[in-house]
Amino acid sequence: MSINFDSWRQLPAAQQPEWPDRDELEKVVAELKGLPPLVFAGECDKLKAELAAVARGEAFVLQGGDCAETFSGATANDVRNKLKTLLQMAIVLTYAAKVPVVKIGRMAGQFAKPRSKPTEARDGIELPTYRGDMVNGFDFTPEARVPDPWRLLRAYHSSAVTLNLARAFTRGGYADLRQVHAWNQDFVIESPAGKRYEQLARGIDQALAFMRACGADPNEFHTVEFYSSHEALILDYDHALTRIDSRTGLPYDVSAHMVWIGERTRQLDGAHVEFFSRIRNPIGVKLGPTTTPEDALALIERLNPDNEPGRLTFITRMGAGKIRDHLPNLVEKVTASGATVAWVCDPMHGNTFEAPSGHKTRRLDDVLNEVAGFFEVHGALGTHPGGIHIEFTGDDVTECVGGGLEIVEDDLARRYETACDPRLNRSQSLDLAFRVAELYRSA
Ligand SMILES: O=C[C@H](O)[C@H](O)COP(=O)(O)O
Ligand SMILES: C=C(OP(=O)(O)O)C(=O)O
Repeated sequence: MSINFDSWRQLPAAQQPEWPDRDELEKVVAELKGLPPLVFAGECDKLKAELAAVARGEAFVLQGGDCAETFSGATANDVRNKLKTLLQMAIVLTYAAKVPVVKIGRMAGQFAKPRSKPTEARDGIELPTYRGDMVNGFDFTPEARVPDPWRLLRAYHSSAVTLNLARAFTRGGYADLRQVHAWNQDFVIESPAGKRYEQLARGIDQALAFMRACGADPNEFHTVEFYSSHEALILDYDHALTRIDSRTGLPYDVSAHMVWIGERTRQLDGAHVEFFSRIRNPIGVKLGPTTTPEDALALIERLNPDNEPGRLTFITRMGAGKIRDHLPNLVEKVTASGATVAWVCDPMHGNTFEAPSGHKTRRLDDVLNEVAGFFEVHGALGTHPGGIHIEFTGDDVTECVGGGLEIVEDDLARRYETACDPRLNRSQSLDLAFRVAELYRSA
């Protein structure tokens, strides 16, 4: 394998910022290249081995977090609340579906967004769209919307802060199984899903007491493995954070354990696919409803020609109304080719619509319906429904409608805080986890 990972520069790269000053960009890139890795290549390999287990049907992926992380969100409270959601969902799946869960945050790097349109108009004023804190500012002013390369550096430091907190929370006792009740405090405890969770947590208490009585070491359950991931959209950033692994001599993008290619940047002759073909991390590719089996097979050929287990995850995002029609052919043809991939369902991105108030939103019912379709398709084909990829937050936001707390379109304005797409709140995330556990049990 060649260690050249600059080849993407010769190819068209979609969704890149128009940096106003290339010299400033070069300065930032030089600084990023000198900074320490955020993750180690060995950790990426460990995740790859876990994703290989997912592809074999022995584990389930839970990947989630903000649609767009913000620099101001890199606080202990925000990170703890998101981890709490991830841990609660994971425990529901582990306990109720009896499946090992690979926990991957859309966290510590998810600072860049591909957009449908280059500009946004409000009250007759047209400005460049917000492309994530890594690129420009959210405020609707001409100054904020100018891409600023120094934001790449802030993205690195915010990722470091977030990852440091996540590692401390997951290794330092907060993720201990004996804390299952503590994760269920605040607004969520009164929701139907929170009450159902409390019941499940009591079952876990009893199981732990039983194991202690049998002489098992309770410290076995003191920590959890947590991995980071983001869409590697801004190639100047992910390339600057690619390093040669001293063990193997191969390039790894050390800005996250796993990186994925988005639906808008998966062109076979594009720069993203080329860059991803050079790095050795476990990688994902989003596949929308227009993906043909030929596209999927060509992506496999480019991104995992040696059929390395755990290397490639296909994250399908078809939409609730399309998944039952579009997914079967893809899964069938990929399976027939002998390729090893993990199949993960993103039930968010195909189900966005605009409410009369102008808020972008999603119905929890559509999300649940797409996940049910995902399980049905894999059930019918005898393949493994390997996981879910979702946008959520740990807070009591009102961005998606439905769920046990019965959020309706009129509620959206109350706490609509996302920087881009609508996220499930913790109670809706738990609703989803219970439904997925049921689907998994009966699969
Ligand atoms: O999160 C995904 C995309 O960035 C987002 O759906 C694009 O949204 P837009 O259609 O408002 O640009
Ligand atoms: C942009 C995203 O999704 P997609 O590429 O599937 O549209 C995303 O997951 O943030």
